[in-house]
Amino acid sequence: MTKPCILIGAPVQDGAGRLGCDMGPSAYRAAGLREVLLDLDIEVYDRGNVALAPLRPIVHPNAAVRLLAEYDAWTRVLSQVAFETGGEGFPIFLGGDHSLSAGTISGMARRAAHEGRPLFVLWLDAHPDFHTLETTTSGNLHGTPMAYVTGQPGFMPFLPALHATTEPEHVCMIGIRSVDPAERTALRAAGVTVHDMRAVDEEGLAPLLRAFLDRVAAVHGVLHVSLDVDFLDPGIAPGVGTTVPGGATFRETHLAMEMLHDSGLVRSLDLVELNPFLDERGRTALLMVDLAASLMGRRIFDRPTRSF
Ligand SMILES: NC(=[NH2+])NCCC[C@H](N)C(=O)O
Ligand SMILES: [Mn+2]
Ligand SMILES: [Mn+2]
Repeated sequence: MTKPCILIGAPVQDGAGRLGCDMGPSAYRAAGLREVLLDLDIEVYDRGNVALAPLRPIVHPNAAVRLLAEYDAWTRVLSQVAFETGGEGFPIFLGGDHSLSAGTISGMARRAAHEGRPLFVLWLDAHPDFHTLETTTSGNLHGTPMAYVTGQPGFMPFLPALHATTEPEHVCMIGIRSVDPAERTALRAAGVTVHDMRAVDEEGLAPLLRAFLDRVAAVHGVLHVSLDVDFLDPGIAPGVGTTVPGGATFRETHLAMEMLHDSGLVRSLDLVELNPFLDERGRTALLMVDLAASLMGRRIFDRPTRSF
């Protein structure tokens, strides 16, 4: 990995149902993210935290929707930051709740389009976050970013127009185990690849991921990875507001990160939904930092000597 790594704090908490994700970027810094990357001989630039753009008043007919003006403003600023930093190095977005991915993915899609390459997204999450502004019943907008970036209906004119839409066929979701009825219907209709936890149990995470990486490589695509803390089992990652039992294990997730590194296809990463207020002495933050290290090239042995 020769590209410099650019750390961007995205202290977004307006999309989540409870407060605390705004402390995520600080927790990753305290957990030593910069230092583990430097240990891997990666150049690291910490750009600090992104500030919220000015709000424009927005009203939506779905009365459940909360903090839409904030969502719009974060999406605008993060999309621009992703587009720019995606051209300079490997951005790691330190969340912040998952609504931030509306900005990071739309910005990376614009960056990829600029380079004439298709963007693919690997979505590691217990949830598909595929609600539209009309279908959300919780009104928590961290449940909507994937629908927005893939161009599902009803986001205009409430959110920024997309420079480039991410093809639903270029999205692979793994770890899914909490889906609302409207999301189920919309995911199927859109043609998103969804590997739920049953698929992970029956087929194994590595073969599912390998098949997706082969698809990305076959068309010379670039890959954005969005890692939600609740992808992991709550037993190892308690620092999140939306825990769902039966998540991915420590080894499964490290293996996925190692495979992603070896693929050479990944060019940007979201670390989302960490809520340090709910964490236990930083253990979730530390685990996420270790996973990021695996994705950026930390390994136990070089491959030819991994067993001897
Ligand atoms: N990024 C997340 N943690 N999303 C959880 C969303 C949960 C639920 N589907 C909702 O819309 O409220
Ligand atoms: Mn999520
Ligand atoms: Mn989730």
